[in-house]
Amino acid sequence: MAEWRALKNIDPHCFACGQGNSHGLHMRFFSNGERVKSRLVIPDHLRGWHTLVHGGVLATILDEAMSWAAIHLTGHFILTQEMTVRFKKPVHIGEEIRVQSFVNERVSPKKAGLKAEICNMSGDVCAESSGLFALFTTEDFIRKDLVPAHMLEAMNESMWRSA
Ligand SMILES: CCCCCCCC(=O)SCCNC(=O)CCNC(=O)[C@H](O)C(C)(C)COP(=O)(O)OP(=O)(O)OC[C@H]1O[C@@H](n2cnc3c(N)ncnc32)[C@H](O)[C@@H]1OP(=O)(O)O
Repeated sequence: MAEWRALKNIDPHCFACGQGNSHGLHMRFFSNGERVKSRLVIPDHLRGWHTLVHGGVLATILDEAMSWAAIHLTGHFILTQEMTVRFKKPVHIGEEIRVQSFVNERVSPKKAGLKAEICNMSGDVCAESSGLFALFTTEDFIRKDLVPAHMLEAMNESMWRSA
């Protein structure tokens, strides 16, 4: 298995991975060509019930992790089409968590099924997700006019393209 290497963040404003978004999660991702991973501590302002992390924030983390895996492990740009989340154990504000994701199924040339899970430092799975992702060629994604072409080109250069 290849070594884990850091993946390049492109959009500084993204709520999940933007390093310049002062309200965001500042997620950084690593891949070994088969999986994508990240670790983070949820900031205090994203709490839900007392000291618990809001479930919608955990869903965002899972969506982001599956998205990065879908992009870097299939070599396509993506849109999340659907996802399900199972919240299994509470996650607390200030607790370090780890998330990992992978391509579970190549449903068709334009669709992939992804999975992700969030674990606490004891190794317990706290939340897990499955998602269906629409896969786009660079040309098709540029045509959709959702993301500036220069950002897509910068990301294109750093993709793994291993699945
Ligand atoms: C690094 C940063 C990572 C950040 C990741 C964050 C992930 C996200 O949150 S994405 C945001 C949330 N998701 C969305 O907004 C998706 C909204 N949904 C959609 O756009 C559609 O339902 C979609 C594309 C997912 C699935 O569409 P689907 O039902 O398969 O196709 P359909 O509705 O028939 O097609 C819609 C259009 O997209 C085109 N299209 C659909 N899939 C593809 C594809 N894989 N390749 C090319 N074109 C496609 C169709 O040709 C059609 O185009 P047109 O309107 O010109 O006819």
